[in-house]
Amino acid sequence: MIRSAIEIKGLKKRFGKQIVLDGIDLSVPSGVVYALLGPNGAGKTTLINILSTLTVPDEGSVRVAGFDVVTEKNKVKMSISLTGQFAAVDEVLTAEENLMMICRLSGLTAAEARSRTAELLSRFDLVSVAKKRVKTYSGGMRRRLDLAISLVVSRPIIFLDEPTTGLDTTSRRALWDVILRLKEQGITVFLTTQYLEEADQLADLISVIDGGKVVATGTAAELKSRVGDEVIELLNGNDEIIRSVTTSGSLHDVSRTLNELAAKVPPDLRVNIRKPSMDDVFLALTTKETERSIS
Ligand SMILES: Nc1ncnc2c1ncn2[C@@H]1O[C@H](COP(=O)(O)OP(=O)(O)OP(=O)(O)O)[C@@H](O)[C@H]1O
Repeated sequence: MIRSAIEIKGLKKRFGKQIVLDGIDLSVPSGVVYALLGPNGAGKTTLINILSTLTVPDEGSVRVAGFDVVTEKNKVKMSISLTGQFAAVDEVLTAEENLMMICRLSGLTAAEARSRTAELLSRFDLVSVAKKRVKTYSGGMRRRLDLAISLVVSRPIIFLDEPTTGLDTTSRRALWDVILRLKEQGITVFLTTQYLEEADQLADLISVIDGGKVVATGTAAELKSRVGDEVIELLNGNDEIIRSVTTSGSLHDVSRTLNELAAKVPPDLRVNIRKPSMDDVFLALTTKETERSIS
C-alpha cells in the first residue's frame, strides 16, 4: 500500500482573475478519514474536483494514489470513487435495479452483479426498500444509495463532498457509521463538510482552508489545543450565548479576560467556562482578528 493517498505541493487554481487555491500543500496518509473544512467559497469543491481529475490545476503537483492528476488521469480515475457526480441514480428504478445496472455497466457478469448488489444493499441498510422506486426514498436513503453505487467497484480512495448536508441527525449518524466501516476496510476517505462536529467525530486528520491557503492541519484535539484551553462564555437570562472568548486557561488569562468583559457588559450576565469545540477552532482560524475581538 502507498503511504500517502494524496500528495499536493504548491497547488494553484484561478478562475479568471480570482485566485481560488493559492499554494496548497497537503499530504493525506493512506487509510485515514480526512476532513477538509473552510468557509463558503474557500475552494473545497474545487480541490475535490482537481483531486478527482474533473478540473485541471494551474500550478503545482497533485498526486492521488501515487499518480499525477494531469499526466496519469486515467490511473487516478481507476483509484477513486466520487459520490454524487459519477453516480447517476435513476429515480424511476429501484435501488436494486440501479445497482444491478451499474454493476453490469462496470463489467460484472449477471451472477457477480446479483451478488454485489445484494452485498451493497445489505451493507447500506437498503434491503427493506430495495424493490421500491428511488423517487419514494428519503434523503438519507438516497444518499446511502449514492454511496453504494459509487462503491460498486472497490477503489482505495473515496471523495465525499458534503456527504451529509441536508440530512437529519439519525441519517447523518448512519452515514458516519458507513464512513467508519469504509475506513476499517482500509479505504482512504477524503470529505468536505460544513458540520464541524462531523469532522470532530469522524476525521483522523482535519485541514482548514481559507483565503486559498491551508491555515491549519492536525487532529481535532491538536487543532482545539491550538485555539486555547478554556472558552469563557457570557449568557443572558434566556441562556443565549452573547459573547464567547477563548483563553489559554491560565488563572492570569482567565481572570484578566473576565475583568475586561466585566467592564464592558451588563452585570447580570452569567459565566460559563468550557473546553474549545471545533466551532471555536473554525472561527479562530477563519475569522479576522478584529471580527472576534472582545471589544
Ligand atoms: N468553474 C468555475 N468558474 C468560475 N468560478 C468558479 C468555478 N468553480 C468555482 N468557482 C469559484 O471559486 C470559488 C470557490 O468555489 P468552491 O465551490 O470550490 O468553494 P467551496 O469551498 O466548495 O464552497 P461551498 O462551501 O460554498 O460549497 C468560488 O468563489 C466560486 O464562485
